[in-house]
Amino acid sequence: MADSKELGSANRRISAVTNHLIPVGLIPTRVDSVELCNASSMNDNYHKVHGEVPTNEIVWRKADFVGEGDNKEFVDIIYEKAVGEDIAKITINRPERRNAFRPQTVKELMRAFNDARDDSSVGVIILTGKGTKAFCSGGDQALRTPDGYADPKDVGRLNVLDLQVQIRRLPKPIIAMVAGYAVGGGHILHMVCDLTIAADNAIFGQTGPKVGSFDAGYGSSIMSRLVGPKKAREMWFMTRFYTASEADKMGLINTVVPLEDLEKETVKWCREILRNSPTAIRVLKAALNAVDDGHAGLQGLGGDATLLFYGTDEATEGRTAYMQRRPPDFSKFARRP
Ligand SMILES: CC(C)(COP(=O)(O)OP(=O)(O)OC[C@H]1O[C@@H](n2cnc3c(N)ncnc32)[C@H](O)[C@@H]1OP(=O)(O)O)[C@@H](O)C(=O)NCCC(=O)NCCSC(=O)c1cc(O)c2ccccc2c1O
Repeated sequence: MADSKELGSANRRISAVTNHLIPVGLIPTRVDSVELCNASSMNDNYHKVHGEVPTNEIVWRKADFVGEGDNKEFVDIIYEKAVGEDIAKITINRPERRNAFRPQTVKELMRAFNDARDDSSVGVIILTGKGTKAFCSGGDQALRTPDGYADPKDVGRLNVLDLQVQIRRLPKPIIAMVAGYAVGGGHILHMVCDLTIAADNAIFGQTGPKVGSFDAGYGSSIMSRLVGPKKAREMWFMTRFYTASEADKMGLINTVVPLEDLEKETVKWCREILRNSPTAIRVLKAALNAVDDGHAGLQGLGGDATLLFYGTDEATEGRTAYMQRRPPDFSKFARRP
């Protein structure tokens, strides 16, 4: 007869397989068990070797830039890096506007994300909003013009679309840490992030059709992937708002935690990811985006293959031979089956 340990591991396998086989959107709730998915409750050899994920308090400091740029000019965002840990945090800092983004906000976000990408000491990035009332309420409607969003005396553009692409292509996990409203273009920002951790006060939804706007790009296609085509139509056509728990059931987010635990839990997820191979994570992010992102997605994944190849003796032989003006000798390299 199977003992409880065997039954536990069988349950885990069934949960894992079932979650893989049932397409998201076809089931009302995900087949999972919080207890089984919680790494810290597992007692197998892997978890004995790796131990618990540390839960000590994180210490943030204003981020130093690794490349060009300077953090002190930021007005609309706060850019921080953790002391002694490979985590960066980017906070939209317009709480009086429910963290609505104006073009300046988007430009600052893009500079911070670029720095976090180039900084090899950063392995995971958190995107969040200042305060507990909103993650982000989308584009600042006061600055919307017929040409897109424009800061005073600037040209209009839909520059948040470039930010969405940057988040998708950045080869490190980006976690949306959501308290309060994530609506309109702010809802799309959390969807393009790799993971979303929500506080129990979080509210999700699209407002576009109410205010004369829509995102027919990632805002539609990624949503449909996440919640299924029917629910995506509901979200866009009805412009309803959803609680964190409803969003969790829809597969729109990864987990819900009490507001007071939001950062602690998000940091725990970061630390858990950081224990794993950065190259594996990098290639997996590119692979998980590849089909949806078409040629651009394949380019990202293909670039990762080239990057890995450059580190081999075989690639080095090609480059060295060229530099030494001699034919390359590839004879010693395996033609793997
Ligand atoms: C988010 C809310 C539901 C919060 O409601 P609440 O009652 O808590 O707060 P207030 O409504 O009183 O807001 C406080 C204060 O903030 C101002 N504010 C909030 N959101 C915005 C905003 N998006 N733009 C400008 N200002 C905002 C609000 O006016 C108040 O100011 P006071 O001076 O009166 O204090 C609620 O605020 C809300 O519904 N907000 C609007 C959400 C919205 O419709 N967002 C825009 C959607 S369209 C969009 O984001 C978008 C952007 C793009 O760049 C695109 C690019 C390409 C394609 C599509 C795009 C797109 O659709």
